Amino acid sequence: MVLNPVISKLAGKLVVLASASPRRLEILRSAGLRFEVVPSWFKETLDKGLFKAPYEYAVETAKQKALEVARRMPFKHLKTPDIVIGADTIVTVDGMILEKPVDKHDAYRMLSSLSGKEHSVFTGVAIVLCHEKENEEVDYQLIDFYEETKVKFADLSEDMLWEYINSGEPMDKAGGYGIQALGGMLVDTSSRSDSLATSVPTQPPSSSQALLSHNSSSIPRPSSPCDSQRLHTQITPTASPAHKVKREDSESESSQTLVNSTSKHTDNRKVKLHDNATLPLVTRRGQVVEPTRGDLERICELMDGFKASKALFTASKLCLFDLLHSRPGLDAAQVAQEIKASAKGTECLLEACVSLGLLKSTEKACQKPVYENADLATDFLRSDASFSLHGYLQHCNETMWPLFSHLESAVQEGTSQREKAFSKHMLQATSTSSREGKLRFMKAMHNIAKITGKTIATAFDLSTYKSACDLGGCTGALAYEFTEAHPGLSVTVFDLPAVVELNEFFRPQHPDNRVSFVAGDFLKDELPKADLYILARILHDLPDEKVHILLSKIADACTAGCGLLLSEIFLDEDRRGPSRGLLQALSMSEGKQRSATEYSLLLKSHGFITAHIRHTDNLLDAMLCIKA
Ligand SMILES: C[S@@+](CC[C@H](N)C(=O)[O-])C[C@H]1O[C@@H](n2cnc3c(N)ncnc32)[C@H](O)[C@@H]1O
Repeated sequence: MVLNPVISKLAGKLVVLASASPRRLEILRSAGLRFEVVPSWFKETLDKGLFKAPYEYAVETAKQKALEVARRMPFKHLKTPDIVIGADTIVTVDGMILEKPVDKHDAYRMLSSLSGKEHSVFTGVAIVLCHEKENEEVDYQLIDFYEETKVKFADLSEDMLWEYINSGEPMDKAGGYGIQALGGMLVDTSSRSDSLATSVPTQPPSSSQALLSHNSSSIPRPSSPCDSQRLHTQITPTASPAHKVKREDSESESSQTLVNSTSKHTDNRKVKLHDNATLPLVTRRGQVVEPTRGDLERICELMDGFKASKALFTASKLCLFDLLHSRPGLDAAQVAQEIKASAKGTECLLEACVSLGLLKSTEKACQKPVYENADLATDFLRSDASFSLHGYLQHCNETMWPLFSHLESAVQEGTSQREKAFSKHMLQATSTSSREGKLRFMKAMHNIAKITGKTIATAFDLSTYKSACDLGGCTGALAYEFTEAHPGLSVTVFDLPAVVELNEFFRPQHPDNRVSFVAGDFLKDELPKADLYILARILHDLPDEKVHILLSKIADACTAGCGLLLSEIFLDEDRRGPSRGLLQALSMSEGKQRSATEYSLLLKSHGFITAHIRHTDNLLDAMLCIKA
């Protein structure tokens, strides 16, 4: 893939996407780019009348979004990013620019104006390269371009229009539709191949390629005449009131800056393959070609992925990140002594963690390197971090790792490999029927719920609901997020007796008395009354038969207008991603991963109509359904 060599050059750079759009995240992520997401606060309110052509408006909005984040980050996050990427998509028809609809009627106005017509989708992309100078001033260099895609809608009936609008999908999409999900059914033809279909109207894939290729002199320019016409690029300096601006002389110079900038800390992640290394030739579709270095890196990354995971689990189990948090600056021998491990093994583990970006090492003249946590470890790997993954990593190490080492039999037999993976004693310890196993599982669930909880709790307007019941709510982590986000809401956590019994271990420092716990079995017992039911990470674990039992019990407990909030990883409709969901399915015993549409249909069969779907970039997605 043309992006891969660029990706490797960006390793170790702080790349920021100034957008929370799940599609943009997915596109960049699937291209292998590592980046942080800092949604822009720039309001899309530029005067459209000032622009001669619609694409100029999209490009200018993308620019302003990226610049706003580039300027804000050093103050808010105390870090200057290396690259900020902004993008804006608009749809134009009959000389009108359509952005995101403000309400359902606006969505109707937009979609009916597109019915039966060909229209253009423009994506403006802006890349801001930030160069920090000695005097802490920052130079910004701007690269921008746009891409146009022609889409033709079928003639849309009123029923179809309203069914689509009521799915909630149009509300956060330019032009009121997203071709990659349900909106695909509105499209008659589009002027590009099916890879286009995954990106309109959020960001065409070639844009994302071009977007990155502009940062590397080693990447060929688009070769087809059609590509080069569609891609319009400008490199311009931009003025900032807070920072002085200098224009770089050439694009290649700036890409050098990307690769060569020096860091105080060792970072082996930078360039892994030598630029002039000779690669083996391969035969691809009858032609002999040289694979890109990125292809090889991707394969290496996949081959070695398990080693990286196990190094992370081991470091976490040995409490390395806790140690280096309380005592940063220890050398390998000191760490070895503290964690009661061999000097040689500890040194290897520390170096591996540096290469993975989990630790930083600093070497002073003629002295042994000393180690400290990288931000990633400080934020997520300390056992006492607010968003700690320590418990989840333990669960991965003790339960998932043995299960995955029996993957071959799991695939051959299509059954859970628990008995093979664990000895009798281990089975007892890892099983949720033992107290130890239960606590470990609860810690793992608690970790993820803490990270994703706020995103789920605030995904929809829930102001009309007064009482909620979180079915299988485990430690209550999600319930507390809901009461914090919704002052008028009380939440009952309903879980198996043995889990409820242990909830005291997870009680927050200042527990909210609007959260209560009730013990029971949601497949057998009567459910507590509520006007909103929450099912977070429950249905994927159940086969369809059990899903129907549970949904019919919820439907019986509901009156018309009651809500059901579902939170799961929603598979893409074509089941090609996200990998997290598909990989998780490999070790699931009786459940299965489903797409948003599959969940919608299951819920619909019990009278729940999907009102909104949110694809989030925070581990789980969410769907709000209303009982008809
Ligand atoms: C995968 S965890 C999800 C926990 C929580 N909803 C979250 O997202 O963090 C599944 C939860 O469902 C609970 N559970 C499983 N079967 C249950 C049943 N039949 N009745 C009640 N709770 C059940 C488990 O004890 C566990 O807490």
